[in-house]
Amino acid sequence: MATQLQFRDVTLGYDRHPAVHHLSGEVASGALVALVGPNGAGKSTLFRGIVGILKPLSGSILTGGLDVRDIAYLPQTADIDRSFPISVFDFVSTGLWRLTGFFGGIGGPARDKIAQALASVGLNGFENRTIGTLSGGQMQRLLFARVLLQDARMIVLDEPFNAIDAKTSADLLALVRHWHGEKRTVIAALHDMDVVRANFPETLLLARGKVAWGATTEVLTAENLLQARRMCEAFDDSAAPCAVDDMPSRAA
Ligand SMILES: Nc1ncnc2c1ncn2[C@@H]1O[C@H](COP(=O)(O)OP(=O)(O)OP(=O)(O)O)[C@@H](O)[C@H]1O
Repeated sequence: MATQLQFRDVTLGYDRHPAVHHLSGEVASGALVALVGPNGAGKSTLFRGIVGILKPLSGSILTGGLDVRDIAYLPQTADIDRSFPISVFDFVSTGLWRLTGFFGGIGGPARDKIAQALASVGLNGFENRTIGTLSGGQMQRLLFARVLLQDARMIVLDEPFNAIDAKTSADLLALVRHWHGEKRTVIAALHDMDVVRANFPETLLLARGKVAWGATTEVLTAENLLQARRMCEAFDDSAAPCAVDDMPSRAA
């Protein structure tokens, strides 16, 4: 199986302080991978590195020839400003900007795609609501609709099932399985180990550095989870990077 994503001794951080430390490894094209770790383990930071929002302090992230625009990113809902006065229709239509451009018009076919995506997540009839009026679960469905429209080869989901009810989780998990069936590469940060064990064949357990990465059953042992917690607790947030490459990079 071809490699879709490769971490080459990558260190990511903020203000020159590492948050993810010397990670190496690769994700095969079409893999369905859970990213697991305690609060503050560096999961969101790693995703920001994958989608190019954060440049590595050292090492590199290779995306198998994919342009950043070919990666769909579902951020944590907490990272989205819900007070911004944008309608559900306009918000979800940003998933099509690769086709339409930022200022391109939304024609009939695009409108049909948007309607289909909203229907797929059970949000038909919500088009004119502003995003600030949606419940947490509805907002999460909207984020999935935008990912659907992006039609991306690689999909990165940051805590996609947080604080939503069982029905919404089940509906959105079905979408994730569907994407996996379409051979897209999917990586999701998750806290619910039962969801991970039941749905994700592969897991990366992160605690600032890699604790374990491989088959989910082998990674999610009590011993590894305890080690992850200890590693996170012991990590010094004010540490300086211990190795800096001449040219930090994010190569395609
Ligand atoms: N924008 C930022 N500026 C400075 N430090 C940050 C920033 N974002 C995250 N951090 C720090 O980087 C470390 C890793 O945070 P990150 O959000 O990646 O963890 P996480 O695994 O996603 O956690 P959670 O499960 O709580 O969402 C933490 O110590 C956090 O405080």
